[in-house]
Amino acid sequence: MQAPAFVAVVGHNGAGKSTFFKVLTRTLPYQGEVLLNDQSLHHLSNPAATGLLSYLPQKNMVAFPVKVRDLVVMGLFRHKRFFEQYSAQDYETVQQLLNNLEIPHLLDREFTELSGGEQQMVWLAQLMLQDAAICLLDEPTQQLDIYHKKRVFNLLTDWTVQKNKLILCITHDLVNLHGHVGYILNLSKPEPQLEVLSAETIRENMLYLEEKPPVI
Ligand SMILES: Nc1ncnc2c1ncn2[C@@H]1O[C@H](COP(=O)(O)OP(=O)(O)OP(=O)(O)O)[C@@H](O)[C@H]1O
Repeated sequence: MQAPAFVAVVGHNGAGKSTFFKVLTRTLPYQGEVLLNDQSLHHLSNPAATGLLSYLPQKNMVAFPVKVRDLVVMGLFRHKRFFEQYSAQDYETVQQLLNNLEIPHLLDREFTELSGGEQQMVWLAQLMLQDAAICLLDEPTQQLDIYHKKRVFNLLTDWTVQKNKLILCITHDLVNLHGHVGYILNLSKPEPQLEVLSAETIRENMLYLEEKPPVI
């Protein structure tokens, strides 16, 4: 699979979607061979630090008080040396990104006081700032309202093309995939494969997922 490509990773609860991402982020041991950019995952040195891979987990916690702009600016970590301060230019970049995401009003808010959906938009901003070639997002719209769900899918699919990204996005929101260019990977199917997004493949996969999952 070559960039640019947007892939919606779908499947019943427990189908293995998050497990698939944990393998790609090397947080789970695995058997067999996984290739990223034609290289074995075992042989890649720190894909996050080199800008190859970024990952937005389903549950992302912050246990300390932090302003939104200070959390988002950390997305630029790989351009900084150890203990190097973020510059006024870096914070300007954050401001512009939050403008694009329509959340400029969150800039100076305390992150832990935000709603679940607001927090999810902030994490998305930080991931976009990381600007990795391959982005893994685990249910990034789970807590968003209808407007923001639609908006995030538009943002992600536009971003895929504009910045030549490979985006793998776990989602249960198949309805929001209508009108987008990309693929579906349904991990509930016995032999999952990339299916080109279309009204027909979305409908077929929705019908598939409405059925009781097989017990393995
Ligand atoms: N740490 C773990 N130890 C043992 N089994 C696990 C562990 N984490 C996940 N599993 C199991 O692996 C299977 C796949 O889990 P996974 O979290 O990948 O599912 P998922 O497709 O992401 O589901 P959901 O849609 O509910 O998020 C499940 O049966 C789950 O119980």
